[in-house]
Amino acid sequence: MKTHKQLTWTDHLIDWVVVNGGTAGVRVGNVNGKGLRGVIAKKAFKEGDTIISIPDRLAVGLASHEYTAAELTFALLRLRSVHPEWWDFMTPYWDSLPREGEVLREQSFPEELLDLLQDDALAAEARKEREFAEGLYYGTVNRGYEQGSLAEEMPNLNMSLQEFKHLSSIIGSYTFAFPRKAGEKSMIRYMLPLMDKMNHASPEAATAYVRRDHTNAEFLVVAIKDIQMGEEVRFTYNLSLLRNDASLFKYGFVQQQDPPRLCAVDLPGGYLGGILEGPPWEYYAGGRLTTRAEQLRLSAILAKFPTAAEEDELILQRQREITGWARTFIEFRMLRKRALQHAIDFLNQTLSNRSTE
Ligand SMILES: C[S@@+](CC[C@H](N)C(=O)[O-])C[C@H]1O[C@@H](n2cnc3c(N)ncnc32)[C@H](O)[C@@H]1O
Repeated sequence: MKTHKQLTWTDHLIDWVVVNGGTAGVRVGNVNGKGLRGVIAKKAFKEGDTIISIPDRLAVGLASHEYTAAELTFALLRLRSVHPEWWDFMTPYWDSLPREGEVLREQSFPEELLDLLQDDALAAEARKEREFAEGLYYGTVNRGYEQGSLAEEMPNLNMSLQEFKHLSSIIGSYTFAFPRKAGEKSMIRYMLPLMDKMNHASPEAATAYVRRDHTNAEFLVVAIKDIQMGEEVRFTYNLSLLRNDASLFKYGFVQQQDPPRLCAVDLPGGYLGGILEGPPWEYYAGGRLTTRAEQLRLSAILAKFPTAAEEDELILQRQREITGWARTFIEFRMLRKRALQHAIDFLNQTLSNRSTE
């Protein structure tokens, strides 16, 4: 029954995109055995072909890319409050967005999930986002300019804190950054119907990229390799997602990786925003971080966890009733520990090779 219902709204969304001047050589459906939904090619595409086009008039421009998801949510709600007829026109898109409980990112992580991280500092990061979103909703955040609570600013919306946080989670994980005008440096976040149903893939596995065509006033999904009919269309959201803490906090998923990658928080001076430079290549012989001190630093992080990766694996195997988000959080800490162990072993090897040279 569920599949049937999903097909109905996805068909409706695609019809609406096409009627309004877009193109969609895709359908939306399940892409793995675990119920993940994504975008699937309805025909074969050659490298360079346009797979989806979304005209500017269907795009929802929010505000600066620098803003938090909660601030962008305020911007969307202001549009809704001021342009009710536009909001109605966009109904097929709003109907395509995930329901409560289907999306999770840092500002809505509940405490029982944060406990599963086994890391107070990381949990505190998520709480900061959550408290900011709550402060914005209640009008208690000092933002350098006057803004009341959501209820004061937009009394006609009558939105609960839970609904606000849910919408904010969607905006945090279903939006794209593009310049407003050709050649402009500053980036705006956009909600893009249909395009936002595409999943993330590492650069090696991605089949498409997204771009904005200012001349034709549209947003495009373009094939970067030949794509078979029935194949999933995926692009690289951003490179910080090579690290599992970024993918968990920003998008609520983790990736099995080989070799496992150190989380951003475990890099020297690392931060959750994620950076591409640094380990593992600086751990190679002669690298700036091929030091005993670095190996000790990583070992100290690993030693602080109350369970080892192997124990986490056993917990998941034995307690099959651990499902959904809790499973993802335990998988995350397991992958994080594996990545730490891998880096420690790698450093050990590099350092012992060096001492025998
Ligand atoms: C922009 S949406 C993509 C469409 C989404 N799968 C849907 O059905 O609505 C981003 C969300 O999709 C999921 N997602 C994206 N890429 C993923 C991946 N490689 N593995 C697992 N989940 C992924 C995450 O839940 C993420 O927050």
